[in-house]
Amino acid sequence: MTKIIGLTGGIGSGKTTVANYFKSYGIPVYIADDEARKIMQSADIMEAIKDLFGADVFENETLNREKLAKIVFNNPESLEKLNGIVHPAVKKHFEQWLLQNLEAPYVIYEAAILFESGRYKDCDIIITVTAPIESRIQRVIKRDNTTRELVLKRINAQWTDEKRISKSDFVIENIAIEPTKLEIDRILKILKIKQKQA
Ligand SMILES: CC(C)(COP(=O)(O)OP(=O)(O)OC[C@H]1O[C@@H](n2cnc3c(N)ncnc32)[C@H](O)[C@@H]1O)[C@@H](O)C(=O)NCCC(=O)NCCS
Ligand SMILES: Nc1ncnc2c1ncn2[C@@H]1O[C@H](COP(=O)(O)OP(=O)(O)OP(=O)(O)O)[C@@H](O)[C@H]1O
Repeated sequence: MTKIIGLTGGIGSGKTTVANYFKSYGIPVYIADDEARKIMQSADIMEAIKDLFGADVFENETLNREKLAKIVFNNPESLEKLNGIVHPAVKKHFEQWLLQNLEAPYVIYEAAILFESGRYKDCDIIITVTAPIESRIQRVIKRDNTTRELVLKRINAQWTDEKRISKSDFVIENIAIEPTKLEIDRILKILKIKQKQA
């Protein structure tokens, strides 16, 4: 039976970088952020967002994610409501995706809010990626051309590393990329993943 590896970590810790390295071993990877972005373009989700947050968060029928982010990351209740719309749809989509990957011994489900959303309960193994907060902030500012304040707002909406680590099977400290790859190789060995999966 296919085992689900939950891969999590705070914003900017390097989850996607780590996920891509696992993928290079042929392990199927589901990136929840990316899939959620696509799912949020469906008519029913857009309608539900419009009902909750008003037409102002749309421009020419396209969701203005920056505007919505400003609302939800400044108001935990609004974030909870948005999560309530998006998370069940992502869960359903992942379950469909999983059905198409049942031949793989392992798949990876990558999500920043694996614990917060409760999805960790579906995982057989949990890996948390960590990095010092300041590195994470600087990485995201550089990657997204955003501000320190906005990154901190997202960090504040997420669990702390301590909490994540306490519920994880493995922790990857992603400071420099080469030691990170060695750590992933070590985990692959423990999980007995030596060869490319089908
Ligand atoms: C508020 C939104 C529109 C902002 O979009 P934006 O393109 O700026 O960010 P993106 O979705 O790419 O997320 C970037 C990072 O923000 C953080 N983040 C995103 N959603 C959440 C959340 N619900 N709680 C805490 N942190 C979050 C994560 O670290 C994530 O990796 C978007 O994040 C959203 O719809 N979030 C709620 C749904 C969700 O949880 N999606 C994530 C995976 S299911
Ligand atoms: N060890 C590292 N050293 C320097 N830069 C890194 C390292 N790991 C990742 N990065 C860079 O930091 C940025 C954030 O990494 P990545 O996108 O993998 O993080 P993430 O945890 O998936 O973030 P998010 O939660 O926002 O999705 C990227 O631009 C990535 O190239």
